[in-house]
Formats: sequence, C-alpha cells, structure tokens
Amino acid sequence: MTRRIFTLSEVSQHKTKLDSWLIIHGRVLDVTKFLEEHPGGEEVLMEVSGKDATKEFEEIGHSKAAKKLLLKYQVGYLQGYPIEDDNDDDEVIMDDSTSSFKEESKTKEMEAFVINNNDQYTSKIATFLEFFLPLAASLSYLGYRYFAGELSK
Ligand code: HEM
Repeated sequence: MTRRIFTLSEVSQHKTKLDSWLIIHGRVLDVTKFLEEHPGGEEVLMEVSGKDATKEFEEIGHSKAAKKLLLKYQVGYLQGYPIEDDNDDDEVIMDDSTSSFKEESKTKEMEAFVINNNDQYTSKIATFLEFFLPLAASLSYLGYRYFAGELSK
C-alpha cells in the first residue's frame, strides 16, 4: 500500500475536508481522519492540503513522536522522490512495504560493495606488480652484471 507512487497532480486532487492528502518528505499522506486530531489544528493542515507540506512541517519543529505518527497516514510515495534519502529517522516504525524498500536499498548497497570488492582485488594485483616487477628487473640486471663480469675474466 505505502509503495504506491503518486504524481503531484494526483495528490493535488485531494484537498477537501472529506478527502485531504499532503506530502511530507516524499511520503504521500491521507490526513482526512487526522484533521480533527491534529494538535496544531485542522486549519493549518487544510492550508497545505493537496500540496507538499515538508517545509511547513519542518518549520514547526515537530517532535519525533509526530514524525512517527505521520507514517500511520502514509498511502504512498511521490513520483521521482529519491527513496534512499528518506531514512532520516532511525526509529521510524516500518510496515512491511517500507521494509521492502529498505531491502531494495540494501541490495543496491550490496551491489556497490561487490563493485568495491573488485576494485580492492585490482589494487592488490597492482601492488603485487608494483613491488615484484622492479624487484625482478633489478635481479635480472645484477645477474647480467655478474655473468658479464665472469665472462670477461
Ligand atoms: C501527518 C502530518 C502531521 C502530523 C502527524 C502532525 C503531528 C503533530 C503533533 C503530534 C503535534 C504536537 C507537537 C509535537 O509533537 O510536535 C503537532 C503540532 C503542530 N503541528 Fe503538526 N503534524 C502534521 C502536519 C503538520 C503540518 C503540515 C503543519 C503545518 C502546515 C503542522 C503544524 C503544526 C502546528 C502549528 C502545531 C502546533 C505547534 C505548537 O503548538 O507549538 N503540522 N503536529
């Protein structure tokens, strides 16, 4: 359910007291049932209804509890929102769909790790070559000098 993607224009169609949506940090929230319960009042929510209210929400300096509470009203995400960046609160309550988002980004991290691992492997080979090639060259030169000296005796 929370994984549904909405466009801004879809969200903007829900701006009445009987059907009120808003966006906070890329999360699309259906706050219809919350309007009357909001400690800050119904009016402020109606002013940003159908819009992105991230700035207004942050300006108030809402508590952690408020940030957790908003997840209860999430119906989806805003299209084009970078999901990776929404992990701004470690203590968020995750429902199944949010955790599958985390799974997804975990997979991305793993991919990045594999690429990184390859890099490490390449750099080990480079170190090996950097160390052993000059050594082999020096030994060959010394050997050449030795045998050349031996022969000229
Ligand atoms: C689903 C989204 C929202 C939730 C769950 C929520 C929750 C809360 C809660 C729990 C409080 C009590 C104080 C606190 O714990 O921080 C509060 C206060 C308040 N909220 Fe919200 N809020 C939401 C959205 C908004 C938005 C979008 C605005 C502004 C447009 C807003 C404006 C206010 C104001 C003005 C107060 C009163 C602050 C005070 O009395 O010091 N809230 N909200």
